[in-house]
Amino acid sequence: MAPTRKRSRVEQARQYLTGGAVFRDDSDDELGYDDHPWEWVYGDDAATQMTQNATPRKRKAAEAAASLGRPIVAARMGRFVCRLGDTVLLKAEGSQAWVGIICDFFEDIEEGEKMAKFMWFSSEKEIRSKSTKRTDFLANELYISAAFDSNPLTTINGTAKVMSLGEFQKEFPTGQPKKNSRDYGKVFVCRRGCNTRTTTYTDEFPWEDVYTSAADIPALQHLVENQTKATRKRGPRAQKDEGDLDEFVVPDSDDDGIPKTPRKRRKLNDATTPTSARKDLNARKFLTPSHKRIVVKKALEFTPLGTRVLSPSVLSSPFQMARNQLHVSAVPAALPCREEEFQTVYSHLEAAITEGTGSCIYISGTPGTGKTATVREVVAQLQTQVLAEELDDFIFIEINGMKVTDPHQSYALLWQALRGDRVSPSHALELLEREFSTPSPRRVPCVVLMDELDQLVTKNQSVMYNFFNWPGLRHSRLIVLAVANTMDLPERTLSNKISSRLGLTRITFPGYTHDQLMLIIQSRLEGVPGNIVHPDAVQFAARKVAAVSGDARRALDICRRAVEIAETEAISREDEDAAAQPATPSRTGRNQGRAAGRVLNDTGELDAILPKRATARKGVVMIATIKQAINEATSSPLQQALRALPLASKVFLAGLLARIRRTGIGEAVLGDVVDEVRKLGLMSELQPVHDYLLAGREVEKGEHTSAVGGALTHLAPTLQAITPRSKSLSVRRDNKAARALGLQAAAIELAEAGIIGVEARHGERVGRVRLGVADEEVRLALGEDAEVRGLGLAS
Ligand SMILES: Nc1ncnc2c1ncn2[C@@H]1O[C@H](COP(=O)(O)OP(=O)(O)OP(=O)(O)O)[C@@H](O)[C@H]1O
Repeated sequence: MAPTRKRSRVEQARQYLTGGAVFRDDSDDELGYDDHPWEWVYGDDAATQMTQNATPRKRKAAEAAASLGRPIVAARMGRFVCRLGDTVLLKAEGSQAWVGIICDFFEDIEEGEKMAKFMWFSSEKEIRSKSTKRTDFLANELYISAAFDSNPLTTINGTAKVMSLGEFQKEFPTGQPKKNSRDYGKVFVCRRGCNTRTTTYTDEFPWEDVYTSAADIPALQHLVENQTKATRKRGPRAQKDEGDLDEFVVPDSDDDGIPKTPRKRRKLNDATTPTSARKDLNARKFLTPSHKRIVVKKALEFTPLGTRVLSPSVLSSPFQMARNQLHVSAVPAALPCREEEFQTVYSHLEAAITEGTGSCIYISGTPGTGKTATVREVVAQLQTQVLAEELDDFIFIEINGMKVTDPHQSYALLWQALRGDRVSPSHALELLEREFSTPSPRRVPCVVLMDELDQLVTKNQSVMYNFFNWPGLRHSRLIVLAVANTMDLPERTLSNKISSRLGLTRITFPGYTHDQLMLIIQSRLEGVPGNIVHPDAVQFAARKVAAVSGDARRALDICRRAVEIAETEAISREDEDAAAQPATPSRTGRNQGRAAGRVLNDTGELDAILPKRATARKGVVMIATIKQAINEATSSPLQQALRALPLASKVFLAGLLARIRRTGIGEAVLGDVVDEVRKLGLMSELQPVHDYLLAGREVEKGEHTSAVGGALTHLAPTLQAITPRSKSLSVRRDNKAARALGLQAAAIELAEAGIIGVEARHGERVGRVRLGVADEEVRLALGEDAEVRGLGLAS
């Protein structure tokens, strides 16, 4: 939306600086109050065309002749003319304005808009670094920057006067133009250039010495660039410092006996979350998968004295360490097997931030394939680069579809991240629309991670559309990382036409193979003393998971549970030993060891609990331990309940999962689930399913079988509660079919058990169903169930 040019009379001449832009209400009638179209003024005919008295016809003819290969030297709107090299005010959101020098005029063919390229001035407000910015700024001082940007001519709001402090004082001895003068609110002092991102300034200069006309622009740019520090250029000092840095390298050691897949030496990154990345900068060394070094200065260190302080990790038991490191909420030091994906996301984001452009990356992949972990890691590393002053600052916000109660809340969250204000979702939407469609040349880029996107889509597609669309708007500088489980969610929900117009960059995360899962588990176990997880056990767990889903979360969960089992065994074995030898002096030591974790001998190896009898191997995770952990996972109360479901409920779940997989949306209309069940039934070769569906069809035709009919009569009142109020034909038909197949009864039973949620929203005609448990749980329980095998429940 181009800014409107009409201003109310209430906006009376005021000027001050705010939020980086000059805040001014101008009473000025320089552009007039009528919206004339902008016209080009060409080279040689400029004089003719600018003649105020020339008739529109004459002007048009002159323009047509001039347009044949002649350069545009000025633009006119009604009586207002601005030329190349002029300093102008640009209207931004609200009453703000930016000041820039016109460097070029051109036509944006795609948008059909007349445009100008500007070299920007920055105000003091725009300089974010509080610690290094100058404090001697004047109320109307601007700094010339080497930043350029293009905007439509419609955003030009008048001329600005820029001068040196000396000239300003000469011309306005009272310190500002008179309130009723034409210059009021339009005169600025410029005595330095500045790079607002690095907060570095040029030496002081008299403005008139460095700039008089368009011909001076290249030299002025050169001056600013030369005398200020560019963000991405590393000075000799930074390179020197790099030599002093420590490197943390994960040794490829084999001392724990676990054979490891050979891999490159990799520097450890101890970044945890993006926030902690900001705090914990000391002695860090980062290396991106492309082997780009990210350098942060090392903190001063004191020479250690004679006392040796044990870190808590040394004191805690190996089991404890293994459990912690295998926990899915632990942030791993590295993400093996995701180097390529990391690199793609990293370079995309880095380029978008540096160039100040918007961008949208659509990341899809089945659960547990490291999508979220990879994106967070990329952002953490980019934030470290910002702190090292090697990358422009950016705002980061995470919006999780599972965590917002209403998708529209995403608007409010985004606005809050951008501006810090809490507003209602509808107000936020308005503000965002305006923000992204009006110029604000140096807006800090904003990176949004939209996780669990599938959940944001279910209720209102406009949310997803907006978040995909905004990055493409000229002024948004919005970088959206949309993460979902389904590959073609945009096409399914937004139509092919819209989604292809959006030009999303797509990255797909494939499920992990068993080799990759092994590597992931091993990397999580790095640094855990004692061989408490046998290599065969790691391989077995990896194979089991890879055969079903390639889900790292699942592999880690199984291994963690196995470590817990082994730990319990180790403790009970200790107790047995202790009971067998009540008088041995070492007993106290062992008990103490148990209290403090485990006993470590002088060399730091696990002493008390490592199996001494090769046969028992208690206290070590073996294949049998993994089997036990898997069994436990599959014999949880939920798993048992799922397996004990009646056939109708199992078939219903198969239909629901099929529907969810087909649409990529986490919920489905009851009638659609019925359709899926029918399709599955047709394809199924299982006799029970055939019989079941046959019985249902007979009921549909009116030939009530006693079992289904009886159940329906019994459940009628409950059915009323969850079925739509509408009497529309199709809905009635769907419900009839659902009832006939016994699926509504199944739905009620499942809803009562909390396995699904059923909802008939106010004002909506159809009942909606969604899974109340993880779909993985359903697949795990029913994937190999003889009654419904082949109905697509296996992963
Ligand atoms: N390559 C890897 N190396 C180490 N840990 C990994 C790797 N990939 C995934 N993980 C771990 O697996 C767990 C799940 O990963 P993550 O949340 O990134 O998956 P996701 O693809 O976003 O899943 P979902 O779609 O369910 O959100 C996390 O604990 C993560 O640290």
